[in-house]
Amino acid sequence: MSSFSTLVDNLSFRDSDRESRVSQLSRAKSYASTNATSMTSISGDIKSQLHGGYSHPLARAWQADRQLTKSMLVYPLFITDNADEITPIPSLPNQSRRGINTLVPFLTPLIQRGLRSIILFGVPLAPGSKDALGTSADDPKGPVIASIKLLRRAFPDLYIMADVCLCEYTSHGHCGILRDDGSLNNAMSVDRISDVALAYALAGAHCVAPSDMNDGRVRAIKLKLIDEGIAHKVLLMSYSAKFSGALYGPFRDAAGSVPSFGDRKCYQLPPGGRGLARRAIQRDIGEGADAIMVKPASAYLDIISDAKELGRDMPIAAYQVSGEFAMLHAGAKAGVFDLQEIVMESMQGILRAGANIVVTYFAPELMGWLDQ
Ligand SMILES: NCc1[nH]cc(CCC(=O)O)c1CC(=O)O
Ligand SMILES: [Zn+2]
Ligand SMILES: [Zn+2]
Repeated sequence: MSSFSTLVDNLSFRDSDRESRVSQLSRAKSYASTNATSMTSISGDIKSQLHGGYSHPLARAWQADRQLTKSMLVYPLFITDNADEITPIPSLPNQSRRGINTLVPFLTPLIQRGLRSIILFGVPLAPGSKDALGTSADDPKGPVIASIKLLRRAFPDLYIMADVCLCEYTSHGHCGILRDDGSLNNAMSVDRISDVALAYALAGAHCVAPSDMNDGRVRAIKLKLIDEGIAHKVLLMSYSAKFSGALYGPFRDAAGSVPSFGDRKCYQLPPGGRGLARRAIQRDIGEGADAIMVKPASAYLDIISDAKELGRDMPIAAYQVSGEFAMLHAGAKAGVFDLQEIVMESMQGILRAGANIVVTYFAPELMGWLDQ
């Protein structure tokens, strides 16, 4: 390392730099002679010397505005309607779909190691559990509502988020109720989505997070929470800037939510749509969101930083999605990089962009790494 920095220092003495360097040196010398009588000489350019500021590991840690902490992490869980099931998800290394009976033993050691929050996704598998209206989404005996109730009792300090969408429950796999032409019926979808959100909140979810992208659902959910008298104890987190793209494949595998026709491009945002994302974020703030989510994370750091700017007075969440998780695992497995190093680097990027909350399948590993 020292031979490398010597090389860099030497390279900076090229002809083009020499003139300004000489004048800086003479300024530095005259500064030294007039202001610091005990100093006999100063060699080198004062302002060019950065390495001393981060030569020690602790000093390197101080360079970050904020450090990743366990309380920033939210761990996604896929809950099936098959109570004893644990089925590994092939495209999501180390992640499984689990039945309600497996949750407490699974979560107990994670919570002991510092896990503070989870987000629940329901995965109904029973034949006949999906229909055009996503009726099973708020089934009181369904996996999400039953899990919320169980986990509130089993882990009083665990913060429970519920993802709110219909795609896991509709026969067509889209995130709302459809018209005959296959497009979303926004009004019906918003009415249904807000009912589902209310049901999760009444079951005890601390946070409801609509990921469906129907227009106006934040306002509709907020109004129903207010009407029910529980708006003061439920956080409404909007997936405001959720982009359509190639990074959700493993999730759709896990949740069985691949659309049976078409795609989600008419409701999820186009990847180039920074302005559209800003409008969606501002709209959702205006509709009463308490927190804003950006998803995916790594390819959308500019959007996270826009969200922090537009929503500077509220928490900003970033969802490191299934495709990002699978990609980092695949790269590490192929020997491209070390898993811990690349995950910590991606977390630094997400924090630098402005996120306060990170939803990530790496939460269990991160708690171990943060303890080191
Ligand atoms: N409402 C659907 C939903 N809820 C969460 C995710 C993605 C999460 C991930 O990829 O990890 C998706 C994506 C989608 O299928 O559009
Ligand atoms: Zn959906
Ligand atoms: Zn969803």
